[in-house]
Amino acid sequence: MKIEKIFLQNFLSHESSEINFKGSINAIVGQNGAGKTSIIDGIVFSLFSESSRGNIKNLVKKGKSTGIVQTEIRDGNNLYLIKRDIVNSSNDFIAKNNIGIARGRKEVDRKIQEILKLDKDILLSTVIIRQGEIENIFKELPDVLKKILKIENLEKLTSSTGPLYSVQKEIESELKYLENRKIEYENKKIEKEKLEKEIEESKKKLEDLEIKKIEKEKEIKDNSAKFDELKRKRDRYLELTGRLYSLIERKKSVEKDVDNYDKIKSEKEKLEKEIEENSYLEGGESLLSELHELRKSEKSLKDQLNTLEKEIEEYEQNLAKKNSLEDDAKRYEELKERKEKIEEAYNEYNSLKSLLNDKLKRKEKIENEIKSLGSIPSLDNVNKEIDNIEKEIDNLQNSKGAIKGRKEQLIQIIKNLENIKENRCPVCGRELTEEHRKKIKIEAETEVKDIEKKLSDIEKKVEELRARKGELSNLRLEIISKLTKLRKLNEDLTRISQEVQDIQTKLKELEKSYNEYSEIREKLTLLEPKYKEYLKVSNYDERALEEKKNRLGLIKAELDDLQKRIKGLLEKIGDEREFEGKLKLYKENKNKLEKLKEEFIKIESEKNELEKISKEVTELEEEIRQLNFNEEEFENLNKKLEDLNNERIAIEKEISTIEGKINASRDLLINLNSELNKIMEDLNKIPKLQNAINKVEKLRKILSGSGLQNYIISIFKSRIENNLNDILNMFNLSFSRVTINFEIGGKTQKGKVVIKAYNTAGNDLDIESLSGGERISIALALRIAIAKSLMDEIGFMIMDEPTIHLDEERKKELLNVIKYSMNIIPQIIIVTHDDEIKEISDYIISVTKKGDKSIVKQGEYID
Ligand SMILES: Nc1ncnc2c1ncn2[C@@H]1O[C@H](COP(=O)(O)OP(=O)(O)OP(=O)(O)O)[C@@H](O)[C@H]1O
Repeated sequence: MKIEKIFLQNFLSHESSEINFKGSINAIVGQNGAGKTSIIDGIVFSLFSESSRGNIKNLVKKGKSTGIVQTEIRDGNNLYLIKRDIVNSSNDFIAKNNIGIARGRKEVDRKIQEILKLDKDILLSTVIIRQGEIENIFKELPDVLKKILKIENLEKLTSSTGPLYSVQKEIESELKYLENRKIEYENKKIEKEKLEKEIEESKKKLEDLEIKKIEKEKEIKDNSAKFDELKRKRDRYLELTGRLYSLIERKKSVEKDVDNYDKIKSEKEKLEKEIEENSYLEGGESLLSELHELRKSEKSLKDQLNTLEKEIEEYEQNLAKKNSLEDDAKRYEELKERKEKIEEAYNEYNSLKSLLNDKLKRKEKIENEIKSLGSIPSLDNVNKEIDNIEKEIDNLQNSKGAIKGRKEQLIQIIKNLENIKENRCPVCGRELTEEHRKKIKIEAETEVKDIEKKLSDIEKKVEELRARKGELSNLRLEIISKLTKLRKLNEDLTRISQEVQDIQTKLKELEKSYNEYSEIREKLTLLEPKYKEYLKVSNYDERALEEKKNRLGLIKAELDDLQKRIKGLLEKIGDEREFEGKLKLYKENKNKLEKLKEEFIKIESEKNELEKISKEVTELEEEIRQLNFNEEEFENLNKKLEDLNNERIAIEKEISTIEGKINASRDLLINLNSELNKIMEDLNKIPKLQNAINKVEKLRKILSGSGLQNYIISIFKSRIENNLNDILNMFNLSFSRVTINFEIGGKTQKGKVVIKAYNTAGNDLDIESLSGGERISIALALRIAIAKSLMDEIGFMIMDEPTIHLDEERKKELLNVIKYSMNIIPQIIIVTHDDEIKEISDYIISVTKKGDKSIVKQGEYID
């Protein structure tokens, strides 16, 4: 088995590194912290999902969420690809020759152990050697061996809480249970025999009952034929007697009717006579109804007459009222017409009057405003004064300029006087004495002062004039504004005065109409109630009254005619009430006669029927007599049959009860038999269980002693020893043989391993007394020997810095051992700093670090 390739993604310091192990000895080299051991960690993680850096999540490259390790392992023709996801264990996966064989961490772990054929702990103690741990095998050997031989499990197996003890206890309790089953078996057997006896007895009873049942059925059959005959007779008897009864009843009723024949006949004749006598009443009903109709019409005409008479009376009164009011109404309408005619003038007069008031008020207001303006100063005077002031200011400014010029002249003279070198007066041209100079200066300075005074006075004066001019300018503005307002007010006044005059003229023109209108209005107010009265009766006229009177005459004539007709009818009827009574009786008699006639016809036909009925009765009585039916005989036979049937049913019931009982007993019997069989099966186990308990006891005894363990160890020991010596021979050491002795130790005691080496002289040496190199050689050989004893062929060995902390001597010896190991182990992977190891390696894998990222280069060195 060989590790061919590993791919690390976001694993520790590796971001994305692919490493191929192409050589027999593959050296992984590089500076400290470059990421060499990380590659070994990757192999261990991918094989056993185990972290050598604490928590599994520590394996993820810092700053990444998860990492992946993918390893390829070859075993002969089979190439296994193992993929591990550090964080998402469910993504773990293994494929054999590209075909997936397991998924998920647990499944993949199980599959790998199957492929490697060795337990993880054993591999980690033998062929995977962590930094400086080669010799640890001497210490770990007892534990490793215990694990290999599963002796730990043997101890657990035989303890009083172990599985063998509980198996023994289980068998014992099973045997106890089977003892009880034996008793149960005997009881059930007795129960079964009792049940079988019961079934036999029931069967016998059943047979007797079947015979009884057949006998009863025969008796029932015989009596049933007789009964059927009697039943037929009885049915005929009942039919005949029934018919006879109804005939006799009919006969009785007919006879009763026939007895009444004469009485009905005379009654009929009497009624016919009576009806004949009152035949004049025929048609009396229509006379009565005509009379009622005429009376209704008479009442209606009388009502109409009354209403019309009242109407005419009222009409005549209203017509008289109308005539008396007619003149006033006419006068009212004329006045109203006149009023409407002059209404426009009246309204105009009113609105002009109120307009005049408004205008007069406005006029008064304007006059007051003019008054309030008072007397206005003359604008010309103000303007003149302003002009004068402006001229005066100009004059003052001019004289100010002239004086200022003189002042500058004088100042210049004073300056010149001070600077003059020659003795000549700059003013008068004469010789300039000092006195003269002083005099001129004083005069000039005095004049300058006067000038300054004058200038100040002028300025004062100008100031005063300007102030006055300002006041006047304001006054002028005020006068202009007042004058403008006055002009406007005067214009308005003139206009309004004209308008007032116009309105007054117009009012005069309209005044007559206004007064007339007012007079008419008063008159109309007085006439209005009469006019309203008139309007109420204005519709009444003579022609309509005449028409009403004519209608009254017609109604009276009609009423007269009607009353004559009523009188005629009453003459025919006589007393109305009496007539009505007679008419009612006449109608009742007619109805009675109708019924009597029907009765009479019916009795006549019954007279014939009576003869027929009598004959039939005689015949029926004869037939009944001949039938010779006896009800008592029938009842007795019926009762007998009923009893027989009940007896038969009782027998059948008894039969089915016994049958049910037999069936239930049979089911019980089947159950009992199967239970007995089951118990018997259980009881058959007893000898086997007794045998088993003996064996378990024996096994516990054997396993709890040291005999078996020692036996297993002795076999395994010689295998390891032989392998060890074979390997050591290849290492070319100067020992003839190395022996291993194991003391397994107890459950709590750690075991002991004694390794001795024999030199060529035959002397034995303890491991402690050997040289460092010899010890390393034996340790390495021992690791390989153990692994080889468990696997046919060791595929690989991984070593992390095996030479670290070793002195030169030991290092050299170890190098030799590694070189020789190649003959046994096809693939060695070594992490090293050692140049000498690099030399013996045939494939170099260099690891460097750039920033926080490991970079792998293969087949050559990287500086
Ligand atoms: N989770 C992680 N992410 C990134 N880098 C890590 C992580 N864990 C450890 N490292 C860094 O990875 C680097 C490689 O460590 P590794 O043990 O592989 O180095 P090495 O080459 O074997 O060094 P030495 O020769 O000193 O044993 C170290 O610098 C370590 O600090």
